[in-house]
Amino acid sequence: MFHFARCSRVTRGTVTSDRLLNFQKTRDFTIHHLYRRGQHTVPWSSSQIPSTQITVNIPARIWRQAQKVLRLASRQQPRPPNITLKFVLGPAALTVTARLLGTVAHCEADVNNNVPLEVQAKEKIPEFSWAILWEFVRPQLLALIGAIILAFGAAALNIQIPLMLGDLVNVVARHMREQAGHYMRDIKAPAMKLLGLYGLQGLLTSGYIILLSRVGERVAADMRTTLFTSLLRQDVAFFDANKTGQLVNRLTSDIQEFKSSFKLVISQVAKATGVADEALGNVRTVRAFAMEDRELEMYAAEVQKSAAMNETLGTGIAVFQGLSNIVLNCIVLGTIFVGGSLMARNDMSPGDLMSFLIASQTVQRSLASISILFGQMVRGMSAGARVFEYLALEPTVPLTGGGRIPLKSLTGRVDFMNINFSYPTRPGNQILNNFNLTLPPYKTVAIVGESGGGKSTVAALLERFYEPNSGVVMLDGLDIRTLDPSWLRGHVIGFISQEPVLFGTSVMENIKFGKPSATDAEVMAAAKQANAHNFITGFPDGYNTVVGERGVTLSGGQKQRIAIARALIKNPSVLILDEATSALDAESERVVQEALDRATTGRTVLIIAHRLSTIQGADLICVMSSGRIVEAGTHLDLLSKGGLYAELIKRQRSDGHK
Ligand SMILES: Nc1ncnc2c1ncn2[C@@H]1O[C@H](COP(=O)(O)OP(=O)(O)OP(=O)(O)O)[C@@H](O)[C@H]1O
Repeated sequence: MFHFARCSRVTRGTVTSDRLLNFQKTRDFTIHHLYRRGQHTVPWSSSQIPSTQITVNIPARIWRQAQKVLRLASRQQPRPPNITLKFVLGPAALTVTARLLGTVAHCEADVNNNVPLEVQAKEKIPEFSWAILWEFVRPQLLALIGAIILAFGAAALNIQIPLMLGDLVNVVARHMREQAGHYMRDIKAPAMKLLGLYGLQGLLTSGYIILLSRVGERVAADMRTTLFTSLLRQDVAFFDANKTGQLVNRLTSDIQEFKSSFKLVISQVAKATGVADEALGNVRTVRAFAMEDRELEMYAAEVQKSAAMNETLGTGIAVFQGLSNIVLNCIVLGTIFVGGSLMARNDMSPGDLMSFLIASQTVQRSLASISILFGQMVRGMSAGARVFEYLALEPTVPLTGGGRIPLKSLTGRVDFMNINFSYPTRPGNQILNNFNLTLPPYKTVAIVGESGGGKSTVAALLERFYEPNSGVVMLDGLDIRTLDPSWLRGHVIGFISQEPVLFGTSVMENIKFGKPSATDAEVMAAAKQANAHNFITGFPDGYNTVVGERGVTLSGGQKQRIAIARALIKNPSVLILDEATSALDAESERVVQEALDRATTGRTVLIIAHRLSTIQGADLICVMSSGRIVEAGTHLDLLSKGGLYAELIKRQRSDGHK
């Protein structure tokens, strides 16, 4: 069972997919999907960092700043004005803009690359929210501004470097032409200046990358934690509607999938990951049904779809780069062609021509990277949008908040009053229909009825996993909607399901999950009560035995008894047993039943029963049909009535004889 203390404990712990899987499983009664997804840590790429709204005006600012710098530069080194405009200002401004755009695009890519991608549960495409991004970036604002200033400085130096190179070439050309003067003396000053510029440019570049890296990592880490917290808070109905594998994908993501894909491509690839997840996570089921071929077909289909999308994307980028290469090479050719004629007329020095050539090469490099950066930006924003979509989701049932009844005075009486209910994922299918039931304090009430009739749903409503469409569930006469859900789940209700799910840690940790503050002695006492102490101490590592993924190394009966200990350690006033022994063989059932009999004394107990033989001693047996209770009484009462219960008993006996 889930309550807030556990939530924070899980959040503080290692964020693994296991946690989310078990979380869903322990919260949910009807588990449709069991997935397993390995955790991938997404390596950070130095050039990928979050951006903020600040960046929106950056190209304009950079353009203005570039003009200022160029004006200054041209004042220091007077050149023919037309040529400066044609050959320096344009390429330089383009370079700076491209670099800044590049930084912006990389920024966004990082925030989102570090955050997992996934399959869209619905076809709806979530929108990117700058406001939410801003919340994450704000604490890193200082570092981000520092990074932008340094990046801008590096870009400004990039404009200066071709000009300095031109000066250098001019010195060389003059010496070649005039064969006079002292070469080393003449070349030393511009060469040293250039060396200084190179050094400074390198420093600024590493400075902004370090800062951006810090911002990116911290923003991504915050986003992951916040997303995980947000997922844990969601209604159970949310987990009904979204595959666990897909949710885990949002948390973990594979950077390779990210690297080469746009929005649509991402979700296609993630779909394939989802299929693989499902198949590998449920390998026993797949094997048992000999469904390997079908799983393979599904996986191959998803992979091929994603490959086709990637190919389209690759073609787009290739065409763009090819065309921009042709254009830019033509610019180089034009520069030499026009520059040559200007040189012939002595309107231009060889150094100037060199500067222009280098400047245009820089532009070429920047433009070539823009197409890739654009892809990253779109991809980053779409992934960010998917993460933000969940961050903005508010659960209808909060985890905490509301009143508590002092445990000393709590009797554990439960009333379901006029409940109508249909699951949020299937609103048209009414499960409970004007349902009324009272669980008297300290009594054991069993619900029986046809499979799929809504018995487990009654328990889910008591746990507040779902809200009734109408009607009220009361605890000790108080509407449970006014009570603190974390207190209700953590201290009042114990739930033992047919197929208990354990976490992949030690036996001790698993039992303590019921009460994180429990001492080792309390754990052992609960295990003894649950008939589990003997087999646990029989393991070489005793209570420190690690139970394997979802408790796979234990037998069904052992798992069940650890789950009983986990429920008992919180000393719940109300205990729900959802067909707790139906999956066990006769011997296991006997020891588990013994534990359960001990566990139920002194509590209000709701048994959701399939096999009528196990509930004959219940204080009250209620028969469910068409979403309501149609018969109630003791075993003997109901038998003598000769109604639905008697019919069910007869049917089960005759099934047993077949
Ligand atoms: N999470 C869910 N989302 C949508 N429908 C659900 C969900 N869980 C159960 N249902 C549907 O609600 C109905 C009642 O299910 P429920 O599990 O309460 O029946 P049950 O009486 O406990 O059945 P069984 O004895 O087989 O366990 C079924 O038709 C089931 O398909």
